[in-house]
Amino acid sequence: MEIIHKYFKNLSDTQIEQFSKLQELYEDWNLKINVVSRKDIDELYLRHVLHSLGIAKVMQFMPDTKVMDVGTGGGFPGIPLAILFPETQFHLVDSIGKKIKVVNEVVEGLGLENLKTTHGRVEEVNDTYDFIVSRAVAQMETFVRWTKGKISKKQNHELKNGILYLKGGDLSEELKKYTTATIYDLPNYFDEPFFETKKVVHLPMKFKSK
Ligand SMILES: C[S@@+](CC[C@H](N)C(=O)[O-])C[C@H]1O[C@@H](n2cnc3c(N)ncnc32)[C@H](O)[C@@H]1O
Repeated sequence: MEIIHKYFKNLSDTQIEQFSKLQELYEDWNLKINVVSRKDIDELYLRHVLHSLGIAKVMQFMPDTKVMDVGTGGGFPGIPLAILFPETQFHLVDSIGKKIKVVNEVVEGLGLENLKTTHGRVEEVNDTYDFIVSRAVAQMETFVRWTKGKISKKQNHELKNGILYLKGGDLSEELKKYTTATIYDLPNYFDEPFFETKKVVHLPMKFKSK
């Protein structure tokens, strides 16, 4: 938990309590339904919570922003972001029911009210969002296809509405055709070696003008 304080100084008492509760909640639920590996449970705050919050280093979501987390698994990056941005509305989607069950239980344990979940494939979601966040779900080309038409046109942020994807390694091939993508290197924000090759990719959505 100290590692969260190290990079996010102005947390409210509620946020501190919610972040602190995550370890126990995930340990409990992971015993019943395994959604996070043992190694990752031991380093939950580094590998899952702080990594998810990497998105917050490049984007401060305004109140009433709508964000979808696609393929959230056990709730990453959606749950840490929903704690950090309590006035932003999060929708966490995953096609595996037991993962959504864990997310629902953790959300209930935290008392988070700005988050809803759907058990289903993202292709079937019929709504629009300011931003779509994700980690470790699909190659960018597939992801763009799945999320097509789901980004709203009304802009409220300095960064254009679009995708904010946590990725790692060499992305030159994967992002070759996305000339408007911006890559933010997480080592610019976090010192730990875990982040050495990790990045946030911002892909703004292009809209046809009338
Ligand atoms: C490797 S896990 C990553 C989970 C989480 N984002 C994380 O980083 O810890 C990928 C997740 O994406 C989900 N997934 C894959 N394709 C999907 C789709 N088309 N719609 C919704 N969820 C999907 C899988 O069920 C799985 O839980």
